Amino acid sequence: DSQLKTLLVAIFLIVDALVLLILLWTIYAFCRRLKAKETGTENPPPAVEAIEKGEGMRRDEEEDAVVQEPGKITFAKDGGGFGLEDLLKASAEGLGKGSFGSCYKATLDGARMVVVKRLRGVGPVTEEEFLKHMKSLSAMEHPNLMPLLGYYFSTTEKLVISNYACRGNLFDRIHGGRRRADRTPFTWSSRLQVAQGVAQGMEFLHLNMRSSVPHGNLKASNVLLDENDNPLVCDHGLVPLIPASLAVHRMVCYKSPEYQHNRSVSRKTDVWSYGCLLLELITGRVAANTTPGGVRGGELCHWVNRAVREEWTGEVFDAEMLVQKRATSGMIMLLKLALWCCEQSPEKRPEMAEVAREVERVTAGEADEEDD
Ligand SMILES: Nc1ncnc2c1ncn2[C@@H]1O[C@H](COP(=O)(O)OP(=O)(O)OP(=O)(O)O)[C@@H](O)[C@H]1O
Repeated sequence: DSQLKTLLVAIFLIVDALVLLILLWTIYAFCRRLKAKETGTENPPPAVEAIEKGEGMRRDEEEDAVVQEPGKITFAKDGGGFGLEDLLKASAEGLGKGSFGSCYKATLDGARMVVVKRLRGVGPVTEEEFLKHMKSLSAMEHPNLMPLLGYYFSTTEKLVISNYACRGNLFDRIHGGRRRADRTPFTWSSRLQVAQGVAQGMEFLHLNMRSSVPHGNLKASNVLLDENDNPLVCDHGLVPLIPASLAVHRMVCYKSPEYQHNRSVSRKTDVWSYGCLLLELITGRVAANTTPGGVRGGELCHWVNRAVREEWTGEVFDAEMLVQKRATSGMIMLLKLALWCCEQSPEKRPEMAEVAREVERVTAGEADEEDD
């Protein structure tokens, strides 16, 4: 009898403990979901599911069926003026190999230059899903976004075509040819112009895309410069096309503090990437989180925070821009904004629209200082 009693008590205690554990786990999971909803931090959905949900689409977009004429490039605007056979005949020059494919510069008829990106390792998306996604991306038009000229889908080839940006990318502009005598100095005013353009392009993406991470891979090599040094953000909206297993190793958003901490990314992760880009632009140092393959970089955010704490802020600015003038209040404001964007906790970071307003304030302040 007493043995049976002990056994029953033990079973009762174990069952109680289990019920308690399940209850606690449910409360914990519920709180996490609630917090994620509040802060907008949700795990990135897998590729196909994301496209089905209309991730990356314009908020006002109708979901029309999209079809590609067999063997033809689909152009964002009527015509395009060339076809696949013209691209095959054109003289081509390799521009580089990125995380998701290689880029070629093709010169059509010896004059017009376009860039063809051959996407590799795209997720298990169907032709319709790919075309639908590309159609929505090509509808995004802003002076600081690289416009999508056209795209092409076949079982073996997925192409994305854009205009050629003749001044290359921002990474090369900041770091390239540093020790060469013929390097054109990258002045403070040009850097501020870039900071402002990128902020405006990103604000537009955040306002117009439904995606939980509208860019996902913002870094200096994904900002191109046109003939007027006007920045053009490129490679936006690719998150839903890249399988998560590949994206987590290569895309900037998955290197953020929140992804390292609790495997979540959100719109605020783009803000963090923008902060890292600003730090790179202001300090002239390579950022560890956003370097192209084979280049080593430092933990800029940590380093700059230390400089501010220990009051040697003046030393963090790129000496190249200090040649023209001493550190201005605008430089300090931009540095503070960068650190705000890089806050560890996403909730403490500003929204992209707020960031764009802050950069505008810096620009306005600089103009006033020059007038004085
Ligand atoms: N439209 C363009 N005009 C001029 N250069 C371009 C254009 N598109 C891409 N490039 C350049 O081609 C090279 C390869 O680009 P790609 O996007 O494949 O790789 P990445 O930007 O280095 O890395 P990731 O794939 O992670 O974005 C880069 O140097 C990039 O700046």
